[in-house]
Amino acid sequence: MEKLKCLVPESLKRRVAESSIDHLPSLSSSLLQYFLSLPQFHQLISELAAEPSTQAGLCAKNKGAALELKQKGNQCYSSGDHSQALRCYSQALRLAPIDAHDTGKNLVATLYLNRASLFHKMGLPMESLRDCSRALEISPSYPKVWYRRGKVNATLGNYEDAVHDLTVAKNMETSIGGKKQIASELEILAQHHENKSAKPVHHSRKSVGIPDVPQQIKLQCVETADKGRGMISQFDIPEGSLIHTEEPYAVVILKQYRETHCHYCLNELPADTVPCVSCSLPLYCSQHCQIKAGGQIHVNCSSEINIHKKKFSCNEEYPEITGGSNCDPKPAHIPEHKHECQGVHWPAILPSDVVLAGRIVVKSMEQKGQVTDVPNLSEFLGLCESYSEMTSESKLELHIYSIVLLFCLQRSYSYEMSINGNSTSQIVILLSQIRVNSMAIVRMKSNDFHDQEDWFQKFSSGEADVASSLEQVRVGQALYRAASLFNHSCKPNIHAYYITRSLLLRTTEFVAGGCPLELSYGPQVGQWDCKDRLRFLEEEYFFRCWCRGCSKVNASDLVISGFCCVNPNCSGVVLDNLVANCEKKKPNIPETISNESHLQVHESGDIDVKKVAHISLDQTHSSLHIDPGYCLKCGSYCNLSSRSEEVKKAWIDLRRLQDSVASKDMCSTRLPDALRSLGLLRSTLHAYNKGIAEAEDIVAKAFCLIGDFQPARDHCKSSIEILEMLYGPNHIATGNELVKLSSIQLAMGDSTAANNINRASEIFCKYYGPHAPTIFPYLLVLEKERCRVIS
Ligand SMILES: C[S@@+](CC[C@H](N)C(=O)[O-])C[C@H]1O[C@@H](n2cnc3c(N)ncnc32)[C@H](O)[C@@H]1O
Repeated sequence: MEKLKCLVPESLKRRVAESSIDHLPSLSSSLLQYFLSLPQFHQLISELAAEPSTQAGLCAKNKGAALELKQKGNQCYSSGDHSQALRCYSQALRLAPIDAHDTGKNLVATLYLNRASLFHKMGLPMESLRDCSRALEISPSYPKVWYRRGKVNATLGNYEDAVHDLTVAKNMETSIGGKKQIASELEILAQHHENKSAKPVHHSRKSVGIPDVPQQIKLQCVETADKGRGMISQFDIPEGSLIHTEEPYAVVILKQYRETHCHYCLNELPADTVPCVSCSLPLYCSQHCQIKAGGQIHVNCSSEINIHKKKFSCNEEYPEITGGSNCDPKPAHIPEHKHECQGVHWPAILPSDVVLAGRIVVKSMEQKGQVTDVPNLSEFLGLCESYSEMTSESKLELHIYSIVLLFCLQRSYSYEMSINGNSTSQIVILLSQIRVNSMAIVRMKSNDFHDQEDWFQKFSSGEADVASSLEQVRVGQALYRAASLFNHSCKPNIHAYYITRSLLLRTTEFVAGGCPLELSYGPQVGQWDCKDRLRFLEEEYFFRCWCRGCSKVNASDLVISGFCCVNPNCSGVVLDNLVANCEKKKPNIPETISNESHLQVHESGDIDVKKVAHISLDQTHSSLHIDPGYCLKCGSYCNLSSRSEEVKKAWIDLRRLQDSVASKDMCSTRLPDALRSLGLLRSTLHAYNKGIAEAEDIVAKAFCLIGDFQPARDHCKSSIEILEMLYGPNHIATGNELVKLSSIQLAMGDSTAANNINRASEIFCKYYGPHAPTIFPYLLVLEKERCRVIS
């Protein structure tokens, strides 16, 4: 793509740089003409969109490679290298064409059988059972699979199923010896069953739905003076209420999670992954997800398509959003991987947002029942766009990707699709809409402890870490049409989370009727200082934020990266140049913009503003002297450049300690060095500087690792004190730290853990409602341990 960018002549680049949305059709047409004249462009397209029929693509099935992997898997199985055998079988399944045969048997069915036998041997009967059923769906008359499933069902205590499967296996078996052997196994099974009436184990995994107490919450889309459209509630909404749920219009998994998460529901993959039937790229957690995603030659979901023509308009009642219900009562299901399947390269190579755009284009065309013209997407989707605000570089990229994507879609989806200035400009607009409207789907970084009975013992002996169970990672990118209408606030009053692909929005405080409902697009007060938040929002979303966090001086923004006063008796804060300049700009906000008084219910931090900055909020900001290097409270001067140097040096030791904790390899000087550095931070930075909270957290983890829980608890408490000040006491960030603190307390047998567990549970409930234990199964581990320790 970089090559193509360099080839664009300067005159066209200039037109792109100066272009606005109105210039798009003619500009796109000129760029299209130019690229069509370039042999390099045609070369790129033929590489990206290999002919499906030739099966030449990077992601195509490959029988030879699958057979080799099967062979290797069998060898590893025989030599007892089970994990390598599992890798080989799973990879072979990914590559094996569905209709390929090996020694008279369907290759895919054989691979499922081999993997089922391996799972059985590894003590994973549920995985084995599922693989047997998959093999039987492909080859129902495969006696070895019936036999294996019978044995697995016997292991699981599913007596009747076991008898059924073994009987089928016996009837299918051709050799007399084989029949006899199965008959004797059936006899043993019957005797065993008489002696012990085993409890059957359920076949399916526990599925997680989205039940919640339905509430009649009416939301409205309104036009605002400064933020475009936005959502408000018509009536008062209590804290912790579910206000909106929605299925995505389209989703794409991020590249780094392709091997670890299901390409449809984005949950972590189980060991028995299910590949796409027609290409070797996607992996699914189940056949259900595989079928929903499409990519199967035989799948035809057109009858399920539910055309959704409603365009959102402002100031009308928002009929599709009611708490506890889905925004689209009959979500249209259009297989999203189907059109990009069968071995083509482009979905594996193009950036995620471009692949997402491809999915949106195809879905919108199918919904409109047309395969020749790209619909008017800005009208159809009704989303805001950001083209004119983008940098010249980003605009050029958008144009190139739009043209490339259209050619890829034409090759792999519809040869009749017309590609011209109009259609390419539609894709440019779509990509700019995706930029400011798509949402990141997150998952917990690790749920390792989930099934481990001895998890808490591992934590107590320093083998396991709580932090990884509280960290979230972005696994996917999705477009939710209705949720795109919620604006941002750095002090949000709603919170977004995901169950599989479904988005849920919940209030995190009481919201009075008529008030805006706003979530955080990333940065929040307490997380970043104001200048960093503003920069992020301007770069990513192209607006200057005037939310209640960015338009009013607040304690958090003053102290989060502040230094302490040189006067040891003064609790004031000293700001550096960048922070001071940003804070200075906060005063004199026009009433219409800063008027968010309804949102200022829990401004507990404001009391501390007086303490740390010695200002009265009644005063106008023009009387507040914010000068870099001078204490806001007593006016003492301090040399910030030498202090910054000391802080930088201190962080070298703390980062070393952090690395040692991560690698669980602590040399004897690490901790004393880091403790000295923490002392230096405490004497240099303001007491509520976020850096100190981070350092305290690192030190607490290090003490946990060496099993010294008392100092671990004290450092964890110090970290919480700072976070409570920065975010407020009932923020999810405080909840996360409370989980760590109560884990340490339980490891010490300290009964005060109970209060912290209760507090953490209340916070998690506010943010996640009844889904809290689903999203953080660690809460259940804590609860269990609490019952054991404090009984
Ligand atoms: C996901 S959309 C939100 C809905 C949008 N206001 C609309 O009319 O469609 C994101 C865009 O809304 C605007 N926006 C969101 N929050 C804002 C805020 N706090 N202040 C100003 N503009 C905001 C920005 O233009 C941003 O790029």
